[in-house]
Amino acid sequence: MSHPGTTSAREPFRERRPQFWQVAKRCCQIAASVDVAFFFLFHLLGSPILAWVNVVSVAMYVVAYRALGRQQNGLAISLIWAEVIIHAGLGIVLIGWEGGFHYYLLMFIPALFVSMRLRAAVIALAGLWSYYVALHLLMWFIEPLQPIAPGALLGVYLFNLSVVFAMFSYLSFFYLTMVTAANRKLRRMATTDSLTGLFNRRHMTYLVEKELARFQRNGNPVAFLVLDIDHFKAINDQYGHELGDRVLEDVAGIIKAQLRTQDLIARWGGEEFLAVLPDTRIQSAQASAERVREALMTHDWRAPNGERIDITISAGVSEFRRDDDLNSAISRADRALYRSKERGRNRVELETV
Ligand SMILES: Nc1nc2c(ncn2[C@@H]2O[C@H](COP(=O)(O)OP(=O)(O)OP(=O)(O)O)[C@@H](O)[C@H]2O)c(=O)[nH]1
Repeated sequence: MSHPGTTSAREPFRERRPQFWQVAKRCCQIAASVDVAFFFLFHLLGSPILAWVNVVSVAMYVVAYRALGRQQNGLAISLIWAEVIIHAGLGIVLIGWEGGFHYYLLMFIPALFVSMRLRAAVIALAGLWSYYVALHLLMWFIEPLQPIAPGALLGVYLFNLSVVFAMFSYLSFFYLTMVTAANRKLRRMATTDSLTGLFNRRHMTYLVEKELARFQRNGNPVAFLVLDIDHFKAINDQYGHELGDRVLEDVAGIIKAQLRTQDLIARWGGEEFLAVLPDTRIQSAQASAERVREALMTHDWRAPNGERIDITISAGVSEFRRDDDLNSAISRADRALYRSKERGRNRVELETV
């Protein structure tokens, strides 16, 4: 039974792997251009059947290209399949195996796996293999029906080989780019908070643990700031969650702008942020927190109706100690934050002993 959240099993196939359909369009353009070149080439070589086959091929690619534009991917793939299979078959039977038309069939192997479900791809692969082998065996027993001069045959072979090289290179480069981009996106999704772009709690914990290990070795000071927007619930209640989200984004931007590049900043909870400041004593961290607080106060916060809103932040500061772990350092900063709230908010408090 499928769960409401698991969409992929029910997702229409044409909507999956959108990049593949993009590259299929580009392949249609390239293949049609190659076929135009073939039309003239085979006329020159005195092989009119093969020349006119290319006119039909170009027409098929144009229809396939337009079908891809309308998301009729099944139709497009069928046309491309039919074109390559018939064209390669005719090329082989008319001028011989040595013309290199069989290489085009090999280009389908990666495309099969991307464009079909696994079971269908395996069946199509078996069919393709059988067709390839059958054509090879056939040409073992019969002579080409419309042979061309050996020099011309070599020219056609080199042309086909070069086209297949170029197309394979393009496809390989495309897949590499796609996989790299997907990896980058996954890493970003796994490490950052999607609303603010700051580190998420899990990744921050990992980074801070590493920072603290360094501290244990070299003894350089590390300070912790816990910052929490004041009366954020009231902002949500009065102006809506959308504005609340925008405030969170802007607060994150302001915190980032006021701290140094080497400081680690995360969205730690709903409207709570954690900043870890390497090589920083508690007094300097307090000054940084004050800078953030003042920048937030002086920022021109407006509701969609233009009304001015007061946004303030409270902060608690602690400094890492030799016998600390991450939790104990944060909970001292948390207690200081709690005091800021108790003492009227919009203020920075330091940890007490
Ligand atoms: N818009 C928006 N609101 C959020 C998000 N995450 C948490 N919140 C809201 O943040 C509010 C936090 O409220 P409280 O914990 O009561 O704190 P507060 O109103 O800021 O009060 P003090 O911290 O005591 O000043 C809740 O209403 C949450 O719904 C978010 O991603 N977007």
